Amino acid sequence: MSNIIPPALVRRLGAFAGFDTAAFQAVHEEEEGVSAIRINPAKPHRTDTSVLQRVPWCDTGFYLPRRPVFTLDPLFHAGCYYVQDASSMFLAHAVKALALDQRPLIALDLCAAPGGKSTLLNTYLHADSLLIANEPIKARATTLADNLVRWGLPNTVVTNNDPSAFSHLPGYVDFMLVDAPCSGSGMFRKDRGTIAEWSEGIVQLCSERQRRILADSLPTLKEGGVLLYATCSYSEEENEQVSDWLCETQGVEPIAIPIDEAWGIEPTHSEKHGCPGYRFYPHKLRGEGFFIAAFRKTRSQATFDRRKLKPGKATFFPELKNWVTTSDQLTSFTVGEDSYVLPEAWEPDLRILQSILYLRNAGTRVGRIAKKAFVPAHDLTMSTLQHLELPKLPLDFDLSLEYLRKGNLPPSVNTKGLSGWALATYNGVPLGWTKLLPNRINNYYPKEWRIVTL
Ligand SMILES: C[S@@+](CC[C@H](N)C(=O)[O-])C[C@H]1O[C@@H](n2cnc3c(N)ncnc32)[C@H](O)[C@@H]1O
Repeated sequence: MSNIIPPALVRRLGAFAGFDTAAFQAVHEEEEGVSAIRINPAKPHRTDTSVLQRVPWCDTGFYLPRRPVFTLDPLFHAGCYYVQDASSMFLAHAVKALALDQRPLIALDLCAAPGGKSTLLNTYLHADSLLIANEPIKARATTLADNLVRWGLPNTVVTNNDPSAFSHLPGYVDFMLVDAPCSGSGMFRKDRGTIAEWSEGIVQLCSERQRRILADSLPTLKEGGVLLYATCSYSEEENEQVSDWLCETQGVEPIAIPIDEAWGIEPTHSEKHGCPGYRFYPHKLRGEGFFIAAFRKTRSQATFDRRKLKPGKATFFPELKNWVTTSDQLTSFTVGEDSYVLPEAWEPDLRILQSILYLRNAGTRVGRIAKKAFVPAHDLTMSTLQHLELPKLPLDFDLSLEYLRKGNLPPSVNTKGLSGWALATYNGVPLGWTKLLPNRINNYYPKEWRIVTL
C-alpha cells in the first residue's frame, strides 16, 4: 500500500518538520481500519458502552473492537447510533470549547450529506437551536434527510441548495460549519478508491471550489458569528492556505480551540497569518485524516432582523394530539397532504426559509388524513416527539430483522390487547409502524429503507 500513496503527497507531508513518513505509510498498510460509533442520547437503549473505549474528544463516541455488519443491528436502523470516523467527532469538542452549546443558535451545516456532522450538531448544540442542514446534490440531500429523520430531533430543516442561495439571508446564522468537498486524502485508508482519483491538479481544483463555497455563503454568517471550516484532506492548499485566504479576504479572524496534548492531534499555524488549525493523522491517533479550523466573523454585516419576522398564527392541528408528545410548544403545518410539526419558536423562520430555499424536510412529518382516518408517517416513529402512550409491539432480534426486511410477521407474534396502529419495537426502541388487523399484521416499514441483503 505504501507505494500506492501518491509520491507527490508523501513528499509534501515529509517536508513538514517532524513528520514521520514511515509511520504514516505503515498505518496505511494495516488491513483493518478504525471503527467508531456515536451514540444518540435522545434514544436511550441498553447497549453496554462500559466495555468500549471512548473517543477522547467526544463523550458519546466509542471505538469498536472490530467492524460489525451494522445492517444486521436493528438499533442501527432505529437511529440509536451513527457510524462515524472518530476524527470527525472532534466537532463535539469544538462546539463545547467555543461555547456554541450555551444558548439557542441558528446553525447552518452547509455541506452536510450524508449527515455525520449534522447529527452530531443535533446532539451537541443547545436543545432549542435550529439546525439547517444543507446539501446541494439532490440524491445526497435525500440520504441526509433520511439520516436526520432517523436521528429523530425535530428542530431541523434540510435544504437542497447551492451555497450562493444563502446570500439571500444576510447575517442570519450564528454558526456555520463548512465541511467542504475536498481531495479526500484523509480517507485513503477507508476508501482506497479515492487514491486513484487523487492528483495535485485535483487538490488545486478543490482549493478553488472551497474558496468559492465559502465566499458565496459567508454573507449569511452574522457579525460575531463562528465559522468552523473542515476537510478530510492533508493538503495545505485546502487547509492552512484557505485559512490565510479567509483572513485576508472574508473579514474573519482565527480562533484557537484548546486541545489536550495527549490526544495526538497536531496543532498547526498557517504561514501568513498564523491561523491555528488542527490536523488529525492516522499514525498519531485512532481516526482518519482530518483538518479543522475556527474563525469569528469580524466584518460588519447587515444582519437579518428576526424581530421583523412577525409571529404567524402558530396552530396545532387537533388530529395530531394523540400522536405527538406535546401540543403547547409545537406548530403544525402541511406540505401536500402531510402534516408536520416544528417547535413553535421557529415558525416564523420556517416561513422565511420556505420563501428563499428549497426545503427537503422540516421538523417531523406526523402523518395524513386518508379516508377520514389518520395514517401516521414513518418519520414519527423515529422522532423524539412521538406520543409516549402509543401502543407497542415488541419484537425479538430475528423478528426485528424480518420486520426491517419488510417481511411478514407471523401470526404467532403476541399481539394481545393490541389492535390498529402499533409501533414495532426492538429493545424498547421503535423501528416503524405495524397495523394489527383481526387476521394479520401489516408491515408499514418504508420500502425504500428496507434491508435488501441479509
Ligand atoms: C465532506 S462531505 C460532507 C460530509 C458531511 N459533513 C458529514 O459529516 O457527513 C462534502 C459534501 O459537500 C457536498 N458538496 C459538493 N459540492 C458542493 C458545493 N459546491 N457546495 C456545497 N457542498 C458541496 C458534497 O456533495 C458532500 O456531500
